[in-house]
Amino acid sequence: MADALKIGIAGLGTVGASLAKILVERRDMLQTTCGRPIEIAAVTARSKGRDRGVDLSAAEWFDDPVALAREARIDVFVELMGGAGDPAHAAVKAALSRGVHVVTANKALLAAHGVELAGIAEENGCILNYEAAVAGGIPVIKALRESLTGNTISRVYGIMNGTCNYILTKMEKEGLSFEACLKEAQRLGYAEADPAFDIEGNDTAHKLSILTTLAFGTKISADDIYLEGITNISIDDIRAAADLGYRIKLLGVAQKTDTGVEQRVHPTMVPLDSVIAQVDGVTNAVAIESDILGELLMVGPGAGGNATASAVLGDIADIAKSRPGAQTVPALGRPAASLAPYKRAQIRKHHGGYFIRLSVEDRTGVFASIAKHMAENGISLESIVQRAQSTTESTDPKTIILVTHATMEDSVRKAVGSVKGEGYLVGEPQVIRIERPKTA
Ligand SMILES: NC(=O)c1ccc[n+]([C@@H]2O[C@H](COP(=O)([O-])OP(=O)(O)OC[C@H]3O[C@@H](n4cnc5c(N)ncnc54)[C@H](O)[C@@H]3O)[C@@H](O)[C@H]2O)c1
Ligand SMILES: N[C@@H](CCO)C(=O)O
Ligand code: NA
Repeated sequence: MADALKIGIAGLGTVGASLAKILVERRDMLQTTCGRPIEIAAVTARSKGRDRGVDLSAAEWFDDPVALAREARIDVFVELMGGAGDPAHAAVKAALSRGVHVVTANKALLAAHGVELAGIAEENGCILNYEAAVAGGIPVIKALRESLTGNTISRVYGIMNGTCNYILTKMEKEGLSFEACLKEAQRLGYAEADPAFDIEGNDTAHKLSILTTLAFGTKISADDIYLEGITNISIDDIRAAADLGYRIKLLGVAQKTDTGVEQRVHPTMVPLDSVIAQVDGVTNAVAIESDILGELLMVGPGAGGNATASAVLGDIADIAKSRPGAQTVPALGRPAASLAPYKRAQIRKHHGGYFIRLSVEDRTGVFASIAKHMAENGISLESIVQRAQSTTESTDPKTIILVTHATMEDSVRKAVGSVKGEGYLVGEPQVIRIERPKTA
């Protein structure tokens, strides 16, 4: 039997505590599948005394994660603290620099420093694994980094934030308020330490930036992502979408266009009869469109202690099974130095369908005026419907909903701007992009 693989875990919260429990409870099973025991040799967290439902007294305790990464006698440093800055950044760098493999679930860290860290891993011949960082338990990193080698990828998109999908599902199915749904997602351990990262779309953007790099071979560029979160989505939008045969999901989309690589995160209407529309709750889904394989759609748990720990464990097991000195898979799918600069596609040139919800004063000619502005900007409409608000008083505002055929974003912005200029809108217009799966 080979020597035990010694791991150091930094962070014993939702994910770290779940991982530690699984490693202890399934020690024998893991020893058989990995061909060697996996031993928790060192740990660190903010609070030493906290009960985590697992006995870690045999592991060396460190108060400082960077000291653990620098000094502990470990083969793998498992970073489960979170945050793009220190101590996560300094600790991961310290571990890789001395040839210690790293497993992390930290997408914020990779979005900010992934190229640098991948380079350090390559220089030191070590593995940097991060399956849990994108779409939780779904093996999307492995799929892009290894299984799809040789394919040319045209689009990657999906539901990549469990908290947002949980909120949107609960609002629609149980009629609960946004705030109540978010609290529940936090209680269940799905949300980030600062849930603004979830609901404002940053977490999806971090994940998307990693997938973009793996799919298109460009440097990670999370700051170049068009970003809209879900805080502006109302129950009225969700209901109107359903009436028209759509469901609203927060999607991350990366695709090649004539002007570069488009990366965008925003609430999106997907056809009700598509698979992605049926993906509920904390479940995530990632679709990858490629030329040899075709369309791959993966659906599975996107957040939560066990789902995430499962992906971390898979990464640790890969290291346990690897042969010392053997060639390692480059962290970002190809050598970090060979990644091309990222060229941002212009969102105004985005081509697709749009849902536009307008609240208007109940005046004669408004409907015709809106239709005229759409036509003047070359926008062809799939449907246009007018509804009364909840009360029937004739002076109350009316709601007009338009669904466009595929058109240029620039035209939609111009048309909506002209409509705003007419002075009959009540409140801000709601514009939501439509995304159509190729087949699924
Ligand atoms: N919770 C999920 O569903 C989930 C899913 C995928 C990825 N992740 C990622 O996994 C990581 C951990 O998430 P979590 O939900 O377990 O977080 P958490 O807040 O529950 O736990 C964080 C742990 O790190 C420790 N920690 C934080 N800062 C520290 C510091 N400066 N020094 C020492 N210890 C420190 C905390 O004490 C705690 O034990 C994050 O990067 C997160 O984005 C979480
Ligand atoms: N907060 C994240 C955790 C998983 O990355 C989510 O809700 O998806
Ligand atoms: Na994953």
